Amino acid sequence: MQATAATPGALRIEQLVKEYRPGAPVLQGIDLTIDGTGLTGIIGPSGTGKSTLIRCINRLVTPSAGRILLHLAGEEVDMAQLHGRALRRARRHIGMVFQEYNLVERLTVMENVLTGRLGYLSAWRAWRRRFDAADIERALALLQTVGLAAFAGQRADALSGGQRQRVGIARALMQQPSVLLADEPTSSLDPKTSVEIVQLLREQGVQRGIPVIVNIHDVELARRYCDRIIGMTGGRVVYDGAPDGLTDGHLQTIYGGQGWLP
Ligand SMILES: Nc1ncnc2c1ncn2[C@@H]1O[C@H](COP(=O)(O)OP(=O)(O)OP(=O)(O)O)[C@@H](O)[C@H]1O
Repeated sequence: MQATAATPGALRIEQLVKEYRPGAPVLQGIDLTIDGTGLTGIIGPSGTGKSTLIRCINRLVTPSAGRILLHLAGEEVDMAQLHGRALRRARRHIGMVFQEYNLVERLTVMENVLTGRLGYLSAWRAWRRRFDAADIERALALLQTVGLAAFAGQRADALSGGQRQRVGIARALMQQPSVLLADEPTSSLDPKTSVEIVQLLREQGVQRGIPVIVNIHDVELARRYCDRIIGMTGGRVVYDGAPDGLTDGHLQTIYGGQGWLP
């Protein structure tokens, strides 16, 4: 992974804590630096705080304590401290891909991709959904990139899960993000489609020179395609390193037990 201090999307998390209920922290003081263009996979058992961590980064969840320092559009911001307009402005630069796609089902594929630009429009233009020609051209190019150019005019509800996730990725890329987050993007997909989606996320990160951070349940998929793996358990990071350094011993620490290991 390349590492320069001012890479777009370079992320430094310091002592991040999240409590949904007072006295019961889900994230217990996470320290993490993610830089460069590689694919970082976060693995760990259900309920260990992987989604909470991803959602703190783009502030879908408000942290209880700590700092989330992100290089966005030439400046460093602490996502944990932003509010109102500054938060909305920072969020434009953070692309997010969801497990259940979060598409607007009755809109076309093209319209769904264009919604990735809404954060850049004035309230009036956003309300009227008035996109300019450059946005439309960019959306078409992105549909080509994700292999869905022929589906531009179809309604989202006519697509398969894999196609929906490609639309979700094109929508996130439409933001021209400095960092791309994906919260279990393959959990609802078959194994072949899952590989294609993870490869697409990785390629796009490399081409755009931005970090891609993905929560993933499939350890083998993470091992094959991620450049770095972060293993979490009980709201803490217990492994942080290369995929080929992840041993059965680490997996026992992360998931507990060993009967499930092949
Ligand atoms: N909005 C919320 N309010 C209260 N508790 C929550 C909320 N969101 C998550 N939690 C709790 O926080 C803990 C961590 O959840 P989180 O979804 O971050 O884990 P996860 O590792 O992503 O799990 P999974 O892999 O099953 O998605 C869980 O105990 C969950 O019940």
